[in-house]
Amino acid sequence: MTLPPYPTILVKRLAHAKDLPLPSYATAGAAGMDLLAAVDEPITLLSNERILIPTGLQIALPAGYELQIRPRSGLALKHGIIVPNSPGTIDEDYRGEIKVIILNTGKDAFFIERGMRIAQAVLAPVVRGVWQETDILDDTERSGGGFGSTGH
Ligand SMILES: O=c1ccn([C@H]2C[C@H](O)[C@@H](COP(=O)(O)OP(=O)(O)OP(=O)(O)O)O2)c(=O)[nH]1
Ligand SMILES: [Mg+2]
Repeated sequence: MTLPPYPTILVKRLAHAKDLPLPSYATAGAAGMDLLAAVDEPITLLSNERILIPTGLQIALPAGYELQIRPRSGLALKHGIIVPNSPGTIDEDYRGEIKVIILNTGKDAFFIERGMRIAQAVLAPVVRGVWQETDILDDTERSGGGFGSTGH
C-alpha cells in the first residue's frame, strides 16, 4: 500500500523528552496523534485544578498548517479531564515547547505519569482571510437572527 504524501513536521525533542517516543497515531486511520506528558515526576491534579503539561517538543509546521490540541474522549468520559482552550492552536510560526493545558472537571484527583497520553494533536490546514470593508451587507434568510432564533 502506498501512503499519501503526508506533510512533514520538523520536530526537536528537548532534553526532558529524549527518552519518550514521538507522538503517534494509535490506528491507521486516526486523525490525532497522542501527545505524551513529559513530566519528570508523577503529578496529582486535584478536582477543579488545571495545569500546564510539557510535551518536550518544539516543532516547525509546514506552511499553511496549524496543529490543534484536543482532549482525549476516554479521559474526558472516565475522569473529566478536558483541554479548556480546546482546540488549542499551535501556530505555524511557534517555536517554543508545545504545552497542554488540562483541567480536571471530575470529582476525584487525577494522576499524571511520565509518558501518559494526555491529549491529541490534529494537523489542520489554515485558511486565512483579508478584510474588505463595506457599509452594505446583503440580506439573508437568517439576517440578524442567532442564538436559538430557529427554535430548539
Ligand atoms: O494549547 C496550547 C495553545 C498554545 N500553545 C502555544 C503555541 C501557540 O502558537 C502559542 C500561542 O497560542 P495562542 O495564540 O492560543 O495564545 P495567546 O494567549 O493568544 O498567546 P499569544 O499572545 O502568544 O499569541 O502558544 C501551546 O503550546 N499549547
Ligand atoms: Mg495568540
